[in-house]
Amino acid sequence: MVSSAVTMSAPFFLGQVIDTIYTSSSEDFSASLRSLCIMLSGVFLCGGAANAARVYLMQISGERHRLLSVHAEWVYILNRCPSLDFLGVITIVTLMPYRGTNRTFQKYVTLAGQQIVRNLRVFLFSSILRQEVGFFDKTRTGELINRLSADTALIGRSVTDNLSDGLRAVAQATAGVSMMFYVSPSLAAFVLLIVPPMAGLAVIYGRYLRSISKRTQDSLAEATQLAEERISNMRTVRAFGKELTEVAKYTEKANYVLHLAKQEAVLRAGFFGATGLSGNIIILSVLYKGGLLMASEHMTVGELSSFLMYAFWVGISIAGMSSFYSELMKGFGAGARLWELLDRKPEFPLNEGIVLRPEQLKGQLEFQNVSFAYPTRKDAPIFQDLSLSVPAGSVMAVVGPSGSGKSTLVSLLLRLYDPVAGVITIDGHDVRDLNPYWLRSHIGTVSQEPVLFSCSIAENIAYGAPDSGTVTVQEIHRAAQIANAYEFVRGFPKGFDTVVGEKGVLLSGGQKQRIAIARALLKNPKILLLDEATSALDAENEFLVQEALERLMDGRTVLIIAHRLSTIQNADAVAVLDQRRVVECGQHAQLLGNRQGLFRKLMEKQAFLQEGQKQALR
Ligand SMILES: Nc1ncnc2c1ncn2[C@@H]1O[C@H](COP(=O)(O)OP(=O)(O)OP(=O)(O)O)[C@@H](O)[C@H]1O
Repeated sequence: MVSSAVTMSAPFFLGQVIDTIYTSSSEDFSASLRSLCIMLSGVFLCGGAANAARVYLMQISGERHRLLSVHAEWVYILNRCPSLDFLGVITIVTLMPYRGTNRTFQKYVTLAGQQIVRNLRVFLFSSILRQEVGFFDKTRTGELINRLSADTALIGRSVTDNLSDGLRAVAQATAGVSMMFYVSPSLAAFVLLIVPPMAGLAVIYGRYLRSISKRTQDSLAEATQLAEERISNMRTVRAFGKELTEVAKYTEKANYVLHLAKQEAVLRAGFFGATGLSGNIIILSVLYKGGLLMASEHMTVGELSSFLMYAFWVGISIAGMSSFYSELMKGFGAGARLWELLDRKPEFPLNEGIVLRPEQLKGQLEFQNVSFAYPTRKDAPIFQDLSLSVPAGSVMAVVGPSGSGKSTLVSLLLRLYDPVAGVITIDGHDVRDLNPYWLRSHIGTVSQEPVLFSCSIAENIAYGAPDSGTVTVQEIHRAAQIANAYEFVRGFPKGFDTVVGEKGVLLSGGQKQRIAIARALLKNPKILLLDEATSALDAENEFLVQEALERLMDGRTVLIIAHRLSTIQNADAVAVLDQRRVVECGQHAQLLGNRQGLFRKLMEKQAFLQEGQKQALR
C-alpha cells in the first residue's frame, strides 16, 4: 500500500511542478521548484523501500504482523487460522474464489507465498498416504507425483510474486482512477467507458485459460506417469529393446502439451493485444478530450499532464492485473484436481474413529462366509461364501491354482480391502472394529518379492520396528542373525550401511527375502502372513531362507501361501482354495488320502515332488 501510494502520488506532484514552471514569477520560482523536488525525492525513497519490503515479505512471510481490522465475512476463516498475519489475510482475501470449490483450502492459505506451497505439498502428500489401497489400484504413481510437484509449483507461482504484483496493480489502478476523477471528473468518466467491454473480454479469457491450464496439467500428469513407469522398470524396457518406442510414446504426450501451450499462447496474445490497444486508445482519447478542455480553459497544462500520467499508470496497472488474472486462472485450472485429491476421504479410515485395541492377542483367525471382489473389478468375484479357521499359534498352509485368491486372503487380513459380505475376525473381533494401526502392528508379512527401500540395510531392517528411530544396532544385528542375513551383510564392504538401491535391486532374491525376514522379526508380530517365493533359489539360499522362516514362524499364528512340499508337510493344516472358496481343509496326509481331491491332483502335478513322495502316493 505504501509503495502504491507513493507511485500514485508522483503524477499529482509532477503536475504541480509543471504548473509551478508555467505560472510562478521568476523570484519564487526556483525556491518552489527546489522544495517540491526535495519533497518528491523523500517520497520516492520511501516508495523504493516499501517496494523492496513488499517483494521480500510476499516470498517469505517470516514477520508476523498483527491483524488490525478485518471484514466480518472473514471471521469464520480467521477462527480457524492458528497463527494469522497480515499477509495471510491478504492472501485469503485474494484467493477467496477458491472457497467455492474447496472449503478445506481455507486451512492452507493462512500463510503467504512459499509457505502456502510448502503446506500444500505436505497436506497433499499426507492426504495421498491416507487413501485406501484400492485408490492406488486405480491411480497411477506418475500422476500423483505430478500433482505433488508440477501442480503445486504452478499454484505456488500464482500466489507468490504474482499475488504481490497483482495486489499492487489493483491498488494502483484504484488509486489512479480515483485521482483521475479528482483531477478531472468529466475526462475520467469519458475514459472509463472502455471498462465494461474490457471486463467482458477478461471473463471470457479467464474461463478459456482455466480450462486450458487444467488440460495442460492433466496431460503433463499423463506424460510423467509414462516416464515414471518406464524409468522405474528400465530393465524390462531394455530387455525388450523398446527404448525408441517409449521415446515415441513420450514424444506424443509431450506434443499434446505443446499443442495446448500454443493454444494458450494464441489466447494470451489476443488478450494482451486487446488490453495494450485499449491502453493506447485511452491515452489518445485523453489527449484529444483534454486538449479540448485546455483550449476552453477548463483544465491547466499541469492538470492535463497529471491526468495523462495517471492514465499511463492505470494502463500499466491494468496490464499488471491482466497478467495477475492470467496466472490466477492458471492456478485455478491446475488446482482443480489437486483440491479433489486434498478433499478425498479414504473409503475406510487409516486410524481415526476406531479405538478397539484389545490388550491381549492370541491370534485366532477366522473367515466367516466371506465374499469379495476387487473394487476395480466389482463384477469378478474372487471369493464367495469362503470360510476358514486358523487356530491361535498354528500354521495353516494355503495352496490352490494360480489366481485362486491366495494373496487376496493376505490382503483381506491386513485390511487393505474390506469384504463385500461376511466377516473376518481376529480373536473373535471383526477386523473392521479393530484400530487399523493396532491391527497392522500385530501382523508381520514377508511377500514373494519383498520390497526394500532405497536406503541402508540397517534402515531397512529397522523399518519393521514400531519406532524405527529407537532400534539399537544390537537389535538389528540380532534380527539379521536369526534371519540368516548376518554373514552375507558383513561380507559387503559397507556392511549394514550398504545401500540396497531402488526396491532393493542391488540384492539377490534370496538376500532380499532374508532382509525382509529380519524386518518382520523386529516387528515381533503375533500373526504372520507369508508368501513363499516361487522363484527357484539355489540350494544353499533356499536352505538359509527356509531355516530363517522356520525361526520366524516359531510361536506365532501363521498363514503361509505354500509352494514347497516341505512347508506343506510341516504345516498343522492345509487349506485348498479353488472356485472362490476353500474346497478342502485338513492335515497333509489326510488330504493326500482323498484320491479325487484337488490337493492330491495339485501335488501330483508339482514338478518339485520328490521321487520318494511319488512312490508313497502310488
Ligand atoms: N489389485 C487387484 N485388483 C483387481 N484384481 C486383482 C488385484 N489383485 C489380484 N487381482 C485378481 O484377483 C485374482 C486372485 O489374485 P491373487 O493374487 O490373490 O491369486 P493367487 O492365488 O495369489 O495367485 P498366484 O498363485 O498366481 O500368485 C486374480 O484373478 C487377479 O487377477
